[in-house]
Amino acid sequence: MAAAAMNMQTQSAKIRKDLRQTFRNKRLALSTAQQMKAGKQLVKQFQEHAVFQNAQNVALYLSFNGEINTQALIDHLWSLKRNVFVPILHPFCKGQLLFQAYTPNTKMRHNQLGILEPVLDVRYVCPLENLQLILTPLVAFDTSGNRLGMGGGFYDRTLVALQNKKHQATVAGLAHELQLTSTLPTETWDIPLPYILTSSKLYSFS
Ligand SMILES: Nc1nc2c(c(=O)[nH]1)N(C=O)[C@@H](CNc1ccc(C(=O)N[C@@H](CCC(=O)O)C(=O)O)cc1)CN2
Ligand SMILES: Nc1ncnc2c1ncn2[C@@H]1O[C@H](COP(=O)(O)OP(=O)(O)OP(=O)(O)O)[C@@H](O)[C@H]1O
Repeated sequence: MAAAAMNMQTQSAKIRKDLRQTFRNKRLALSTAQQMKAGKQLVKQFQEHAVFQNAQNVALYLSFNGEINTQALIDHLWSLKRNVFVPILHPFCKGQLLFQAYTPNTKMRHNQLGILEPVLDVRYVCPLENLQLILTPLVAFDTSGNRLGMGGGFYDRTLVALQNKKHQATVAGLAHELQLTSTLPTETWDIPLPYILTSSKLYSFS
């Protein structure tokens, strides 16, 4: 690669790294009470929008590091007898996620990134094409639906794989309102999100 192009790339990586730190700190500054409230309001918002209704198989995630609390939403989906799936780091395909069923009885463990995940049991892994709704975590989002994640590229890879499937799932990011910024720097592999749901509104990008 030419030196100038290399320099551009390292600069962009540094900007993304700094933005990650800034927005991770912002969401970590929320109190437990604020997190609980945001999690409950997220359920209200979820119930208000037609795009989220009727999905039987829903991919969600278990919140950490100040991410908007998803437990109330998971409880809500369980009460409706919907199936909830959460990500597992693929045991040998580095950077890939598997989505496995999550119930109150699922045996859990901490993965190498310190996040709780179900103990792998292939019987309960859901193929991407069987998911009707995928709700993704994010660190920051902008007014065009661009998403900045934790930096592993896990969801970017999932979203690419999804584009190649016949059955199109609805994909939406979940976030606190304070994770919104006007413009994020993007990379060639980034896939913008069509929807982002916060505790106060649904952002629709088309
Ligand atoms: N709740 C949740 N689950 C998720 C994600 C997420 O963003 N949120 N992911 C979305 O992709 C995947 C995990 N991605 C992650 C990427 C980096 C780090 C992280 O903490 N990195 C540390 C260094 C960790 C280490 O190497 O020990 C750091 O940045 O300080 C965590 C998760 C799958 N599961
Ligand atoms: N579709 C893809 N195929 C292969 N590598 C990818 C793909 N998408 C992203 N990557 C790689 O993953 C790394 C991290 O990407 P990026 O910084 O965009 O992660 P992120 O979106 O913040 O994280 P995440 O999606 O896990 O929340 C980059 O080095 C990139 O090259």
